[in-house]
Amino acid sequence: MNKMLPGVRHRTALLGLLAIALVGIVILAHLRIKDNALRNVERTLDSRNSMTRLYFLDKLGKYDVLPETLASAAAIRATLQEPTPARLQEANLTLAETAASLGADRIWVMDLVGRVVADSKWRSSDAGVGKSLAYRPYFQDAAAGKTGRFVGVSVIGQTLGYFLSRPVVIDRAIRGVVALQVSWPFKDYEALLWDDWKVRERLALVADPNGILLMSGVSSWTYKTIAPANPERMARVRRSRQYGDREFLPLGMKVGTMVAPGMRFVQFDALPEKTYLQKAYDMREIGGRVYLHVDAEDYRSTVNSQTGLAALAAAVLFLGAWFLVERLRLQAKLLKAAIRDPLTGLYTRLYMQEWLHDAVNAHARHQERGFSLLLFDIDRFKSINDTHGHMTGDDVLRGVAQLIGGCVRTEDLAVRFGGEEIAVFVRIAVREEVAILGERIREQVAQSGVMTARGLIQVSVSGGIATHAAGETTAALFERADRKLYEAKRAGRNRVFSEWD
Ligand SMILES: Nc1nc2c(ncn2[C@@H]2O[C@H](COP(=O)(O)OP(=O)(O)OP(=O)(O)O)[C@@H](O)[C@H]2O)c(=O)[nH]1
Repeated sequence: MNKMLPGVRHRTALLGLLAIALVGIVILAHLRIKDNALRNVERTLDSRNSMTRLYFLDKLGKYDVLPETLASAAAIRATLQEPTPARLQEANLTLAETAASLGADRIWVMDLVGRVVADSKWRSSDAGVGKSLAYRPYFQDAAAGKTGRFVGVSVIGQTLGYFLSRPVVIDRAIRGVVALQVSWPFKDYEALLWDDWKVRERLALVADPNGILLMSGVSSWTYKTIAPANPERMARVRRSRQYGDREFLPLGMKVGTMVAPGMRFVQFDALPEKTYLQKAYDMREIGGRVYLHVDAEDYRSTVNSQTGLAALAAAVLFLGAWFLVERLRLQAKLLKAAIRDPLTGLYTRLYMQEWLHDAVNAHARHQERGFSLLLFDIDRFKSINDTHGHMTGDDVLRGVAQLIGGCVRTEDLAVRFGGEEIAVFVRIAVREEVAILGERIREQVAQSGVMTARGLIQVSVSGGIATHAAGETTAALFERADRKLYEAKRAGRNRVFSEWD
């Protein structure tokens, strides 16, 4: 009946464990939420990167085979072999026609030392013929037999563009380089970045492989470096005069924690109110790097609100568990009050009825499950109350109850039956044995007395014993035991009578 009691006694420990477990779960949930939110951010950035890549592929793809085609054009090969004025003129015309029909800024041919020999803009004021571009990476790539791809600022026209180059091979030897520059897709893309800049939630920066910014939503950032630049590399860039006399200062970007491979928090001095999540992508199509950003606020608020929800769910769970434990505790308390007498600690009549119900049924089914009732009553208890007061009477009652309770085994039952009456049920059906037990209890009480606040008080009990007959009602059993108790009182008290005496 009181099985719940031990668990409830440990309720504080249980709730503590639950709280620790819930805190652990919330922390795990938080990490998971962060992970998911980061993956979402990364997906967004990756898809924007794919769009950027597609944009440039679409705009620049059509130029891909052009240098190769020009490298095999008779006019250009002839010029490189023997640059007569007529051949140069023809080469210039071929380049100008091709550039005009395909929307290229400029197409030109260089000899093996990087000097421009023919130029689609041969007629204009910024014609490049005679200039040496040997230090330009696209020249060096093509002179080494590769395709040169490069994004940067043209030395001749000072415009940002895409440079594409191929070697001109004559009789298995490289004899020169054909290169072209296209700028218009960059102007269009820059317009898109400016739209982004107005929104400010997402920011894209385009840099060359040295980390020098070529395009962004903030025009003052152009030609600044993304990070404090490597001095050696910057010296090389300056020597090459790839960007004229421009200074390369860092744009003022604070780098925060790395949250995933390639992704980190950053903050720009020019935008102090915002923190961004940044991911960098190599953009081989344009030979540079693209840095994409999203406002970290969205990510943070998603993580915070979802973690908040998880914490709320955990708190609700904890409160639910707390209420449940409190209810169980209350139930256990009520149960204890219902089955244990508060003064003596003996079982109550309520519990006795349940015990008797089981015992009577068991005896009806099994002959060997007999039991007996020993009914005790404190002798002259009224006079103890009258002489020493009710409180001392209570002490005596408690003391006698303890003495009697101490004489029976745990499978037996000691019950406070009435005011100062105590009923003891024992699983003994052998008359002599019950009589011995009854006598032992009487003797124990009479000999020890009870220690109270008023000193040791001598006390005695009288008892009546009846052994249960299978099928007999409990009322009949009590009546028989009570009759014997009455006889014991009449016979002078401090004695225990059985039916067979
Ligand atoms: N102190 C105290 N007294 C109680 C309690 N319950 C019953 N009593 C008292 O116990 C006394 C019982 O008195 P009686 O039934 O007259 O019998 P007795 O004085 O014990 O005399 P005999 O039984 O004839 O030996 C009454 O005065 C009750 O008030 C209790 O819980 N505490």
